[in-house]
Amino acid sequence: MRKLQKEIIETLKVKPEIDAKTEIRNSIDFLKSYLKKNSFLKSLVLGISGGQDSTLVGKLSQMAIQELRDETVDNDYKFIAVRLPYGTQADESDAMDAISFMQADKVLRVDIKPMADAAVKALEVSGENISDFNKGNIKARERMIVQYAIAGEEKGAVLGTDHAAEAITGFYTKYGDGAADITPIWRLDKRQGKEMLEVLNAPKHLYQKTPTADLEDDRPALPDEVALGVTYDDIDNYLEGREIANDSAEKIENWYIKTEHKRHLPINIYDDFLK
Ligand SMILES: NC(=O)c1ccc[n+]([C@@H]2O[C@H](COP(=O)([O-])OP(=O)(O)OC[C@H]3O[C@@H](n4cnc5c(N)ncnc54)[C@H](O)[C@@H]3O)[C@@H](O)[C@H]2O)c1
Ligand SMILES: Nc1ncnc2c1ncn2[C@@H]1O[C@H](COP(=O)(O)O)[C@@H](O)[C@H]1O
Ligand SMILES: O=P(O)(O)OP(=O)(O)O
Ligand SMILES: [Mg+2]
Repeated sequence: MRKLQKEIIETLKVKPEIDAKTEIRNSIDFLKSYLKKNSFLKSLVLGISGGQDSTLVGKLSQMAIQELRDETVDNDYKFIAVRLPYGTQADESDAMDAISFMQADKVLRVDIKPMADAAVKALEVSGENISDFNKGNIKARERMIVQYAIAGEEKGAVLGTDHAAEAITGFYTKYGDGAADITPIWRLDKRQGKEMLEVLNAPKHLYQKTPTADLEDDRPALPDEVALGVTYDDIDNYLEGREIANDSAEKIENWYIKTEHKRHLPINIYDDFLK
């Protein structure tokens, strides 16, 4: 195994194979014990895009909340699914399928288009022109603002869908979808998440779907694999300790090194990981 590959696997705590049922239980128990320990928290808040990761995290969260309600008889516990389209979303029906699969206790919808467009406009008025790519990151950060606003009103914690196959390449917007309070599927790769959804009897089209951040106006539904230049199969194989083609391994390692700053709290004078 490559030296950096071994280090990354240890850092991101990826297992070469999983028992899907055990990992489902681990994520649910983790959420329940965190909420029990932090008794002020009564809700879990998550943006539902219609993609694989938010379908999985949403289902696990709703199951954890249901078990907590049953065990504590505290009916204040709830899971809040948040639809956050930028105007009209092309795969809206997938998002609705995901919400009905998880049977979310509460569903809110906030259109982030007016706020994202207003931010871009105000910046332009100031003399700073915003690229379509950078506007994509503004959209992700507006989603973060909305979810934290809801959490603030609902004694909630914001869930993140970050997992090992995204963490390794830093494929998320810093303080956008990268900002969260609890990340229940951190440690898993993309195919392990799929295995869990299969065991949970999720609709196939939600976990067989091409992963996309869908952030750009000019390149709608751009597949992550196109943006990254490497496939999730290669990323998962690398994370599970397998040998992959040298050029793919190098691409993955370049992404990992370039995005190291995203996997840390804001850097201070005592940090030496980037020196
Ligand atoms: N269509 C799409 O799929 C799409 C569109 C937009 C963004 N994205 C993805 O979202 C992610 C976010 O993009 P991004 O990474 O360009 O933006 P980002 O905002 O997440 O990170 C860039 C910011 O991080 C900070 N930064 C950069 N290097 C640093 C360093 N060495 N030390 C400390 N801080 C540093 C700077 O503030 C910089 O503006 C990417 O993975 C991108 O591909 C995808
Ligand atoms: N359109 C969306 N509605 C609600 N929540 C969304 C939307 N797009 C993204 N999200 C949230 O962000 C994460 C990360 O998405 P990526 O596809 O990995 O970029 C997603 O899991 C949702 O929680
Ligand atoms: O985060 P999601 O739910 O949008 O899944 P994907 O990353 O597969 O698009
Ligand atoms: Mg997505």
